[in-house]
Amino acid sequence: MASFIIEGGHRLAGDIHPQGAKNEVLQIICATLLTAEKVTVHNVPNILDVNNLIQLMRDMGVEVSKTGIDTYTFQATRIDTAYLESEEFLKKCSSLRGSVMLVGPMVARFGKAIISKPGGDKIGRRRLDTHFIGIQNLGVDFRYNEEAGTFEITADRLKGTYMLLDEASVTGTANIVMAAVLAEGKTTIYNAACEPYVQQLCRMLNRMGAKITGIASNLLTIEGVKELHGTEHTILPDMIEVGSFIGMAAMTASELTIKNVSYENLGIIPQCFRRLGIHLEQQGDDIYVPAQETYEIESFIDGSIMTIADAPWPGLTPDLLSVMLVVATQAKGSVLIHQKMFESRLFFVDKLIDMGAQIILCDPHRAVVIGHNRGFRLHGGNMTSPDIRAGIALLIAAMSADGISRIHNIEQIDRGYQDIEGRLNAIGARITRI
Ligand SMILES: CC(=O)N[C@H]1[C@@H](OP(=O)(O)OP(=O)(O)OC[C@H]2O[C@@H](n3ccc(=O)[nH]c3=O)[C@H](O)[C@@H]2O)O[C@H](CO)[C@@H](O)[C@@H]1O
Ligand SMILES: C=C(OP(=O)(O)O)C(=O)O
Repeated sequence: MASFIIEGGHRLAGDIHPQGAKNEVLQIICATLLTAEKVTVHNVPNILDVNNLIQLMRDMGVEVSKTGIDTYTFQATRIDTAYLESEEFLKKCSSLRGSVMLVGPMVARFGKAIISKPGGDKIGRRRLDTHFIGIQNLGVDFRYNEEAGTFEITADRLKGTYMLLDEASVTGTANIVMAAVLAEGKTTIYNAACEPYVQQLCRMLNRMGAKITGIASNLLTIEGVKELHGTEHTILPDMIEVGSFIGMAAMTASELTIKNVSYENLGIIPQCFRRLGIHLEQQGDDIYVPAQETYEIESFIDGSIMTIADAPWPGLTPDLLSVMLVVATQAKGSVLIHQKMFESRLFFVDKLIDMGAQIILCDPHRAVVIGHNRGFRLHGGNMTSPDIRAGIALLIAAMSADGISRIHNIEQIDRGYQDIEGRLNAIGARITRI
């Protein structure tokens, strides 16, 4: 397990470029299985989760070439079906949340899929009912093999239908869409997730010959087609990274320009940081954050204490609440952070409390942060990163703290943030990997 040693208290200055979006690229790579032709993907981030999925694709028999610094081509002419039953494949699936999205394309194109319980962050229960019930609606035979811990899905043919999802699951919607594009007839998915990740997937599928309407809404209609062909696709900037950098700038009182953020795809994110009192300006497609000695959390119009809560898109993504919570510790005023989706994502506040933050963890979903307007600074700590977003939040805390901090288990951060210490050190941070 690698660690970061962080010397806190240094201001950052300059420009930073967000990487391609982790949660989009995982969908896009899986979708390349839907055609025998070549698919070229640009702006692929060099992060652990993506590299693991690319390796998994290679192992499955997909021809993968790296043709540019962040460009890959994928060609799934055929798949090694025997490999899909091997222990090695199942083990690799279980280390990666994104592997669950192999099911939709595999069953649509090859009539068969088998995966083990996918990995990803341990942030509470992460059920897959939406995925499997949705794909079952299209006429597949679904079995959970309790002994082997595997999900086995087979289908002679898929048939379009109407379905109302029990929740707007992001990867669940992607999976069902990828199965439905090659089903016979019309599929209607109501209560579909509509994050930019899903929108981008649908747009790419349409360029491959799929017929999807309702993109960006929660009602998707898909007219099945017989086959799809190759295309090119560019991954959007990672909105979670953009938000992480906004939080980092505020917390370290730094002047930072976040370049080429694709502002129109950030939804409510800038607005939520503004509610924490952070000034940020849209400059073309960049976000400029001025150095701020102080920022004050707004109250609601009736004077009551601010709540920041997650909600399915276009609500606030749950993946930024850990960062917002950390940022609030140095603000003036108080805020209730309400993480509605995940049950175990707020436990990392114990580490912030050890560093001197004033936080009351009310229950697994809610924490009240009492900002002390930089009245006293956080002090360095020794901590372990429990999940990807707590990891980046702890890194931000350490960068603003007095003294030296150590963060262990930084593989959690590497899952989603490309060369984070290299990029942050280039603008003034002092982070060493050991
Ligand atoms: C690889 C990937 O893309 N991961 C993202 C994806 O995970 P993933 O697709 O696994 O997450 P889901 O959208 O399925 O749901 C996440 C959690 O929220 C709950 N839930 C979901 C929808 C809803 O309307 N109400 C509700 O409570 C679910 O029960 C689940 O516990 O979406 C999550 C929610 O944005 C993000 O945190 C993850 O970073
Ligand atoms: C929870 C996340 O990732 P995953 O779904 O891959 O665990 C995340 O990106 O914040």
